[in-house]
Amino acid sequence: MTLVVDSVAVDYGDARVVRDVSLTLATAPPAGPVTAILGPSGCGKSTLLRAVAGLVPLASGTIAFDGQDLAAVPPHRRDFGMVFQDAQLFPGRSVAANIAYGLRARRWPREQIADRVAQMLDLVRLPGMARRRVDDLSGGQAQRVALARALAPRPRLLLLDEPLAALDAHLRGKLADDIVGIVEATATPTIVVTHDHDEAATMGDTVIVMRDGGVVAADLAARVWRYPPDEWTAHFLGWENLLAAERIGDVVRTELGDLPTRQLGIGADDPVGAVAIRAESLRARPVGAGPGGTVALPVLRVRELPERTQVILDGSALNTPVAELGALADDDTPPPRPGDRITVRLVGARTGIVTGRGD
Ligand SMILES: Nc1ncnc2c1ncn2[C@@H]1O[C@H](COP(=O)(O)OP(=O)(O)OP(=O)(O)O)[C@@H](O)[C@H]1O
Repeated sequence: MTLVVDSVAVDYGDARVVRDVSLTLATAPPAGPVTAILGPSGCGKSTLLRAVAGLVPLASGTIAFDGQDLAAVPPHRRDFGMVFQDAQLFPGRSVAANIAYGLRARRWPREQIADRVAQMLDLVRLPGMARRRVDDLSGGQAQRVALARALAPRPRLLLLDEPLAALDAHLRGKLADDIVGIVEATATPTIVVTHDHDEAATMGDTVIVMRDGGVVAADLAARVWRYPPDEWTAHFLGWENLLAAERIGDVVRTELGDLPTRQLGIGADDPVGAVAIRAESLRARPVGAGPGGTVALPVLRVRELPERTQVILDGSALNTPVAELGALADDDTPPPRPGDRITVRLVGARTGIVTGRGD
């Protein structure tokens, strides 16, 4: 499948909430079936999804599916399935009646509907639930029924709008994994909207990052994570530390140490604006307590996490775009306290490369 979004804008009244978005989504390898649209609340990602579904009009631009312009195709003729944040099942009806809805509308024969409903219930791991009233379901079960309802008519494209947002944290990871398994098993091209970068990482083969109505990054997930285009995107993707960086021969030099370009996976001509580093990759030690980094920084706060001690350091002495730096304390040194001076050194290879300086 190929979905081409070309120069699309969407307005709500006077407000432009999607601005000049152009994207080509294809599910042929190396891309997988799932595209995650990721962005902070209010950036327009749900509106873009609704535009693809035909639920909001375009102010300008076109959307085409497998070469067909969708402008004149009403939502119910697009053959797209949709799942919303709050399942939106038909109340007072059974699970089976909900799943059968799209099949009845398409006038499937009764026996085929019964078979398909049973198949869908197995797929979403709710076997034997056909006769339950949907009003009695848990949030997670309701989302599974909504997914079964959307998939039953074999849609050409599945659109999921924050499908996990209303669920308890412990259910989210499991359902995210199950959704991926289900769309892969049914080979259904899928677009999922989320504000959570962990969810986007779990589900998306391709990731699109949106900000203020526009697209700031669109690539295979591993590339978006490793090479955020600017500092805003790096922070939004969870890279808490950004260090100014300079390429010198075959190393990238930061104030906390050198990183071989080989380790960073960048080519000779790739731009390097900053290095993005998680707290796990910075180890903090009191000054004088064994091998440390070259720069001593004051401790602002200490967080006792279940497995490690995290320190927040004042980074203002560094040429870093962020004022604070997160690092993990070495376990074999005395626990740091606010006000201590501490040195940090780079460990581990999981760094990101910010390809531009952005804002
Ligand atoms: N029906 C509507 N009428 C007017 N404004 C709307 C409507 N729906 C959304 N908006 C506004 O449009 C902007 C984009 O909303 P949208 O729901 O697309 O964002 P989002 O990125 O999906 O965020 P969220 O996750 O909070 O829904 C927001 O400022 C929102 O308040």
